[in-house]
Formats: sequence, C-alpha cells, structure tokens
Amino acid sequence: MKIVISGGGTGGHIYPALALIRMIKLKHPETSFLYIGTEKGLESKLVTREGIPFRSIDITGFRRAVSFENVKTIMRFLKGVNECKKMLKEFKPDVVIGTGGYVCGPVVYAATKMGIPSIIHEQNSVPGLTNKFLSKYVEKIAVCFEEAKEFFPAEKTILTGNPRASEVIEASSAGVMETFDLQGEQKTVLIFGGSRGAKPINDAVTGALMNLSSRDYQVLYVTGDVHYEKVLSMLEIAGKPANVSIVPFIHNMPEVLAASDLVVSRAGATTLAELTALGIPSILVPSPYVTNNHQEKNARTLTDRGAAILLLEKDLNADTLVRELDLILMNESSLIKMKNEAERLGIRDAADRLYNVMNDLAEGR
Ligand SMILES: CC(=O)N[C@H]1[C@@H](OP(=O)(O)OP(=O)(O)OC[C@H]2O[C@@H](n3ccc(=O)[nH]c3=O)[C@H](O)[C@@H]2O)O[C@H](CO)[C@@H](O)[C@@H]1O
Repeated sequence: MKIVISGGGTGGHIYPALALIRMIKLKHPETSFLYIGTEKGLESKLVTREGIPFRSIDITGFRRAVSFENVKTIMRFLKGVNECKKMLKEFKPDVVIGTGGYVCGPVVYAATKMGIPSIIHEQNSVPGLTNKFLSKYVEKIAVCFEEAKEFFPAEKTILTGNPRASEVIEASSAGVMETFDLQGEQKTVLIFGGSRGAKPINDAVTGALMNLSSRDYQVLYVTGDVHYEKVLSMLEIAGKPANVSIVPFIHNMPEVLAASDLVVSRAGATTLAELTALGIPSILVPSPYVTNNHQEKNARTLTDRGAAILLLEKDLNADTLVRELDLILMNESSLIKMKNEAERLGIRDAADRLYNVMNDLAEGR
C-alpha cells in the first residue's frame, strides 16, 4: 500500500502519525510513505529524522477573528491544494490520512477532489477547525474518544484510539531514571507541560522545588525547550534539590513514561492516550488557551472516572501542586485505584485498528 500522511504544528498531531508509520513499517514492510507537512512546523525535524520521505507546502492557520490575514490564508490554501494535487499525482497513494493541524487541510482536501480514499484522525474530544472542515469530504473519520463522535456524521465515524498508545506499551523502563541522575527504585513524578512546555506549570514547579526536597519521592521535571534557560537562571539563585532532575525536553518519552508512577501535565489528547495505555495516574492541568476549551473536556474523560485529578490552571500554584502530589503519592491504595481506572480507558490496539480502516478503504471495502 502507498500512504500519504499529513499532520503538523505540535507534537500532539505528529507523534500519532509517526507511531502509525513505525507500526506499519514493522508489520507491513512493503508499504511506502510520503509525509506532507510544513517546513516551519516541528514535523520537518521529527519526520526527516526518522528517514521518512518528506515534502512541504507553505500554509498558515485561520484566525478566529475577522482579519486580512485570513484572505492571505485562503490564497495559500488554494495554492497548497494545487501543489498537493501535483504531489499526489506523482506519488499515486492508495490512501491519504490527516492527523490534524492546519497543514492537513490542503493535503486531504486535494485527495478528496482527486477521488483518493481519505481519512482524518481526530485525537481530541472536541474537533479542531481543520478536521471539522475536512469531515464533510473524507470517507472515514477515526476518533479517540466516544465523546468526539457527536461532532461527526455517524456513518463514517469510527473509534480507533490513538496509535501512540500502541507504541508506548512496547517501551522498557529499565535503567531509564538513572540516565537522568535519578534512582531506579524510587517513586517518580514526571512533570511536563505538553510538547512545548507551559509557563504556569513551570511557575508552580519552580515555586515548589524547595518543598519537594524533603519528600521521599523524586521528580523529573521537563521545562519545555523555550523555557529551559529561564528556569535554570532562576535556579542559580534558589538552588535545585537532589531529588529533582530538570531537562528541556525528553526524546524517549515512552521509556520515561513507563518508568513514572505519577504524571503532572497539560491535557493534550496524545498525552492522555499514552497515560491510559500505560495506566499511569495523573494530575491534569488543562490549557485554558485552546479552541473550545478542548483540553478540559479531554481531561474530564479521565477525571470523571477517577483515573486522574483535575487541577484547573486558576487553582494551580506551588502549594496546591505539592498538596496534590502528597495526597496521591502517600496513599498507595488511591494510587492503585487511579492506575486501574486509567488502564481501563486505554485503547492499546489503536494502531492496528487505524491501519485496518485504511486498508479497507484502499481495497475499496
Ligand atoms: C496548546 C495546544 O494547542 N495543544 C494541543 C496539542 O498539544 P501537544 O502538542 O502538547 O500534544 P499532546 O499533549 O497531545 O502530546 C504531546 C506529545 O509530546 C510528547 N512529549 C512531550 C514533552 C516532551 O518533553 N517530550 C515528548 O515527547 C508527549 O509524550 C506526547 O506524545 O495537540 C494535542 C493533540 O491534538 C491537543 O490535544 C492539545 O490541546
């Protein structure tokens, strides 16, 4: 099978695409791929690093407010559709899949206009603008939450889960914490703010560091690339406890997650798929700055079932953070209960489910 994949902007749209490609390469090695993204997006780095053929188009997202920029975006969209049609004509894919982000718009739209079977994969419980637009044209819509189904036509929507879930369960936790100067046997909290870090989480964690030094758990704290220098310069004054390790970004997240007992994070959909696949308890601080407040809705699919604790950004500070950490980590039975509930929500065969949808489409079933 020949597959075109497009997805970009943030890690939450790219990691599911990469997980799907890795699984297909392993189980169906005869498959060939073309990834279409933007040069500026994170995908240009992540995809080419994996040796996956990558081509780019020039496209920007719509602004929600009325703006002249949107006229330019429409022009770029139309130009992008034409460029994509040429790429699709050359590559001749059997199926085209978009995993989110505005770059998918022209790619998937061009495919539908050329009669190439197409799918969108929506990670969130509430769809973004691009997927809402594309949902009218594509043959299939793969979703990760039951709650997302109501936004799409029932006859073409199917629950597959997020392929990243299938990937993280393969990871080994052995010796991972030692690579961060932490101890292998100690209870570990992993703290990160989505794929790019989050200042409100950083503020709470840096404020809590001295308090954390007396705890009998350790902390692996990821600042996000762009915030790292600032956090380090603050620590030159305040100092860093021995049971806390601080890094800008983690490249081997599946292994690190597998070695973590509790996670504090934003409520991005791909992160949640990873947490539930591995059955990891979490404290979720949804970003209130996203479309339709979708992260809070994502988070509630876990917190309503006792798989996670909701800590709204307005209530997040150094004291509330440490209090919640202590409450969970010092109570083994609540930790186990959360773990079991999280595990129950995981869709671990997501990559196979999504592949089957693509394969059926390609074979005209
Ligand atoms: C601000 C914003 O618009 N966020 C959106 C974005 O989030 P974002 O890009 O943060 O995506 P997610 O939280 O869904 O996923 C983050 C991914 O990055 C990985 N990771 C993170 C930190 C790190 O150091 N190393 C690393 O590999 C995580 O393991 C995960 O695989 O896409 C998600 C999926 O559509 C949405 O739900 C989010 O609302």
